[in-house]
Amino acid sequence: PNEWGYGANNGPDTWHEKFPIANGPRQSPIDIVPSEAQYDPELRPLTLRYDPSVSLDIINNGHSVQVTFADDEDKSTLTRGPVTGTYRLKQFHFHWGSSDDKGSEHTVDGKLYPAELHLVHWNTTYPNFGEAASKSDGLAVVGVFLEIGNENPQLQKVLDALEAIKAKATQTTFANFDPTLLLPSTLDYWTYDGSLTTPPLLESVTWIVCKKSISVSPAQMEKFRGLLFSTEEEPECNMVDNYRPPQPLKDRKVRTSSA
Ligand SMILES: COc1ccc(CNS(=O)(=O)c2ccc(S(N)(=O)=O)s2)cc1
Ligand SMILES: [Zn+2]
Repeated sequence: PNEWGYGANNGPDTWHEKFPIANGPRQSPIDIVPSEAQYDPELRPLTLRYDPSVSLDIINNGHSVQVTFADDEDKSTLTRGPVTGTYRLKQFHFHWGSSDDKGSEHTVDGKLYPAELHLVHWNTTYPNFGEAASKSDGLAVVGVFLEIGNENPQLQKVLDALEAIKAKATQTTFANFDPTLLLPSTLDYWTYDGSLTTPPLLESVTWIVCKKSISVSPAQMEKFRGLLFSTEEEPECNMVDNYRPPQPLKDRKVRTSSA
């Protein structure tokens, strides 16, 4: 069947055919305009507490590279920030471009970054991730921009695993990884109500986009681009430009945690 993707025939402009919510009121990503973001003094600092012992494996799912976490206990959590209650880390993954001038999903005053990291959490008010994913306050995703600069040693641990998962539907174990070391030095953020940026595009995400970026070297970017959208049986198709462009803001406000 015509599985969604990022190509000419199955890319973001076609997703509305099977997922009409693609044209919904709270779609993601968006272009963030810092001068129009509203400082909200009631926004609390973002509290991320991650436990490396719950990292499980690293997967090429045909759309991105994803590191998954055991989420049957409150061991890796997101609290405070714009959310109430406790959200559990389920997975993190990346979006990137075929060249360093594009690749991020959110943009800032129209600027694209070469890549964007998403840490996906679900609200433990609900029994599990799948249930949470269909609730308006079910998910919280932390977005971190990657900017070309020095080699990032913590990121290198993820990149060193990519050789084993070059093709779609391959995975390998990935234990004792601490995503805290992938975070920027300060967690000032923009936040708004949005959606998953891939099908099923569910409008259940509180987006928390960090103002500070983390570094990635050009050679490290090339490692991401060595991954494949294709399976071991198919002709090779490099996994690049796996990002959805910004969507209409419609009736939404972006708030900021710092003036
Ligand atoms: C209920 O069935 C479901 C529910 C949810 C999914 C999507 N999977 S997912 O939540 O890991 C994400 C997809 C896109 C993400 S992004 N780029 O916005 O951070 S996160 C699949 C089936
Ligand atoms: Zn994502």
